[in-house]
Amino acid sequence: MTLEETIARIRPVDRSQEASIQSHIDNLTKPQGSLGQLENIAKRYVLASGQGWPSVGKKRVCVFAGDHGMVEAGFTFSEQVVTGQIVRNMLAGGAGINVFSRHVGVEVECIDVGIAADMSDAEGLLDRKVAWGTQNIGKGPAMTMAECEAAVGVGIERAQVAAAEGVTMVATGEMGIGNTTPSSALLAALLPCSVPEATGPGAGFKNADGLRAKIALIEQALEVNRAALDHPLTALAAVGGLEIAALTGLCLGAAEHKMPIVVDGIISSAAALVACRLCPEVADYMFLAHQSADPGHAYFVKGLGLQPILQLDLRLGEGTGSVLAMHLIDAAIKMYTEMASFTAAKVTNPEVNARCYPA
Ligand SMILES: Cc1cc2ncn([C@H]3O[C@H](COP(=O)(O)O)[C@@H](O)[C@H]3O)c2cc1C
Ligand SMILES: O=C(O)c1cccnc1
Repeated sequence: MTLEETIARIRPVDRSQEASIQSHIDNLTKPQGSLGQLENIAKRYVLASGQGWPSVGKKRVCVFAGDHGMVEAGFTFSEQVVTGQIVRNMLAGGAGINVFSRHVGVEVECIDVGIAADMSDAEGLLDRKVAWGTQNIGKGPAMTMAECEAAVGVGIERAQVAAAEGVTMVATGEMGIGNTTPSSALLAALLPCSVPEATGPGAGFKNADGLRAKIALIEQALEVNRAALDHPLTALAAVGGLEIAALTGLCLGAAEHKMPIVVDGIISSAAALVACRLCPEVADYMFLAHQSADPGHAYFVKGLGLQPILQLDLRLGEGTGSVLAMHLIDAAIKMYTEMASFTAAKVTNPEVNARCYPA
């Protein structure tokens, strides 16, 4: 499925169901609104899934890995080789994403879209390598349009496969040393926010000059790639990354298949924002897992217009926040489908209380 075909198949959610969903939530045995954001999560999930009566189903996190030419600038805390090493750790089950995924009951799928290392011996890794890393965005475009579209296509493919395999909710995950730099570059390119506002420490710096060097590189990237920044897809190719592009594809593909998608931190949010710019209806299928501790993420939260489910000062990435949030989304689904109504439980409905509680 091409990008254009996928976008053409995305439908807005059926808002005509909203009133009856709300009425069902309001008739559950609790004061109206007392389950707070869980009620909104349940409503959005029912609308997104397109199933009047959804059940807790199979969950998967798709972790796309890729490397970044800008790492040659030398300010990232870790060397490029760490991308492949952490991916191997994921395949062995020892990374943060594996621990939380086991805790929540989520399958972990790792996909190489652009690791700058030979991963052919890595068992369990899906080989969809589009390139051996991107080019340095401080010097020119990260990738060609063809590479960008190929990476987006990998994400679309993984969403399609997930849906075909019965996955009912998917999470975004990524691994790529340096990838907070293109994420902040996309943030500053696509949202009204300055480069210093968009830029945070990511996974940390080698030395005290790191933040200044990161800001300077992003400013340079926006300057040398200026002509490409007025369209989300060309901006993605110019200052994004291969795993970010794949995540954009995953968001679009998930929406196409009415599979609610849980978006992790700043890197996943960059991909999600591009997807929403390409097709605004995608936002209806998205849940924003958490507000990252990386300061630029606050601008993504505003730009995406979604309420973050968790506030845990997470700044790991990999999809760790998204799988943790899936646990609460499951709880919201169970609230919707398992809690008794006032009528069924023969409980007097204290409507007056509801009216007296301040909004
Ligand atoms: C050991 C280690 C494990 C990680 N797991 C995720 N990230 C996170 O940090 C990277 C982005 O931060 P930056 O742009 O500053 O390099 C990404 O790989 C992201 O997934 C990690 C980073 C490290 C060092
Ligand atoms: O917000 C994130 O996902 C994040 C922040 C810093 C480093 N890696 C990931």
